[in-house]
Amino acid sequence: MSTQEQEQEHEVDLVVVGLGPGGEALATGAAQAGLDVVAVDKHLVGGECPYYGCIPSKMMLRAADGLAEARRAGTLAGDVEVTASWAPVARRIREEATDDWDDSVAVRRLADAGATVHHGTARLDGVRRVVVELRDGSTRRYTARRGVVLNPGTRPAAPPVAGLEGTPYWTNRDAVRATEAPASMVVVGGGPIGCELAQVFARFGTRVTLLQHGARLLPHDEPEASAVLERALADDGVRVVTGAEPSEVSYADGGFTVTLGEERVTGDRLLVAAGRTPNLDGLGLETVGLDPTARSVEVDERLRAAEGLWVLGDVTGKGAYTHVSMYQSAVALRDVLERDGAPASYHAVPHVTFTDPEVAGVGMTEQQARDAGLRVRTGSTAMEQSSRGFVHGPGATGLVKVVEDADRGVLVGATVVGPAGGEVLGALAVAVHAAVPVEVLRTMVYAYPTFHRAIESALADLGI
Ligand SMILES: Cc1cc2nc3c(=O)[nH]c(=O)nc-3n(C[C@H](O)[C@H](O)[C@H](O)COP(=O)(O)OP(=O)(O)OC[C@H]3O[C@@H](n4cnc5c(N)ncnc54)[C@H](O)[C@@H]3O)c2cc1C
Ligand SMILES: NC(=O)c1ccc[n+]([C@@H]2O[C@H](COP(=O)([O-])OP(=O)(O)OC[C@H]3O[C@@H](n4cnc5c(N)ncnc54)[C@H](O)[C@@H]3O)[C@@H](O)[C@H]2O)c1
Repeated sequence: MSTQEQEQEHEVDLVVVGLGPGGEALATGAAQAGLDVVAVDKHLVGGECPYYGCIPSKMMLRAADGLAEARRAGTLAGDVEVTASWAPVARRIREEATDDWDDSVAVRRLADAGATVHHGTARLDGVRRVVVELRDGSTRRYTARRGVVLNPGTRPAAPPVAGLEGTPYWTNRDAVRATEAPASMVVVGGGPIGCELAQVFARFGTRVTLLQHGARLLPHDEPEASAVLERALADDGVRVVTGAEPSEVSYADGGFTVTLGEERVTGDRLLVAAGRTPNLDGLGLETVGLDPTARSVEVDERLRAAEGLWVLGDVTGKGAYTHVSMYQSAVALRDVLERDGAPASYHAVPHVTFTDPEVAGVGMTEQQARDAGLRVRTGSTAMEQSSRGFVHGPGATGLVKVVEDADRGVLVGATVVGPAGGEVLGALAVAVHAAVPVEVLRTMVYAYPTFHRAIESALADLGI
């Protein structure tokens, strides 16, 4: 070890590596509780969600929904002329959401809470030990008396398609920085990112082809939900190709060509949204006895992964969502501070894909419940058949589906597809989380004519 590194050796209470939503919140809470905290991020404090993920993509969707609603107003309320412009979207993302991808405000907030904040790349160097390579090229070594928290997140995965590497393809990180909507785009991947962004650009006039590997979009949701979304995207002009096996990508004269069997699909832009790679490489996991090549780190119900080590967020494999990262952060913070509290439980994790219609789910799908060996009953209803769906008219497509553990008489899962589907899901998330008996749910009064009243019809469809 050089003399300079020796001089930079420090003892603190806690080191937080990776400041995604969970890491940032935990570092803030621990510092406010009086611990001596060092918080390190190699890029932007706050992580993927505020700068490249949830927030900019939801701003894009809000704008795209505005266009769609204006076009629907033409059917409902007379003639409306809509001229789409990307400029306000780009401005809002740059100025309001990301501060031009500058995290100074977040750094100051964390420092004001009492933490020492570093921009640098950190790795474990044994139990309770961390090495940080700072941006100025210097190195600091920390020993953490309480321990270390890892919240390193994921990066866009590059699927093994010949020719892809080396082309200027987009990931979500480029799409949210777009300064205009391209004339045409090929999207690889029909998960939440691919579906949300395909709809956004299509509504801004981009000719979009969406290529999805498997049999359906959003394969982790109910098949009925995938079918509704596929129709909705088609109505927006998206060409959805399922069962797609892109074999080659080439880029020439400002355009991409994707080979799909005998067919060549072209686009001015290629957006790759084909899953994520966990940032577990180069983290020194092997120095504490963990496997750096694993897809996720196994954690217990207090987010402990090894002696003096807590791990949070997408890399725990409990749901790659900001709300999971934040939820885990609160559980782990209590453990770090040696306070009592409920252990982590994942039986009622909700998720929402913010397409129009929104696709929202909580708990198990029907198939997952059957695979778990439960005696399953399901009930469903079409949103269009509800009074509110009828009144709403254009854009009211969707469904509510409930999955019951018939032996216990409680819901173990539910799906809502429809306008504000994520909001309607709230009631069902309570039901699954608290295991409210179906008989009790049936005695509730559901306001007329709301979208959530469709829950009553889905419960009725379960049978007696
Ligand atoms: C386009 C898109 C849309 C999304 N929309 C939603 C949504 O609507 N709702 C939702 O709930 N979720 C959404 N997500 C997912 C959400 O962004 C993530 O689940 C969320 O950011 C939580 O991730 P995380 O806590 O694991 O860490 P991340 O947010 O990934 O942050 C990890 C941080 O660790 C840092 N880091 C990594 N390695 C090191 C290291 N060695 N040293 C120092 N720092 C390091 C990184 O720089 C990064 O800042 C979306 C994601 C994308 C890409
Ligand atoms: N609204 C939200 O909550 C939201 C929005 C966006 C992302 N996210 C989170 O981010 C995670 C990552 O999103 P994502 O959409 O990139 O990943 P994903 O893994 O959920 O979906 C990627 C899809 O791409 C397909 N695919 C993979 N390789 C392919 C190929 N070569 N050709 C065609 N299709 C291919 C897969 O079949 C898969 O369905 C999500 O799982 C989710 O947890 C959440």
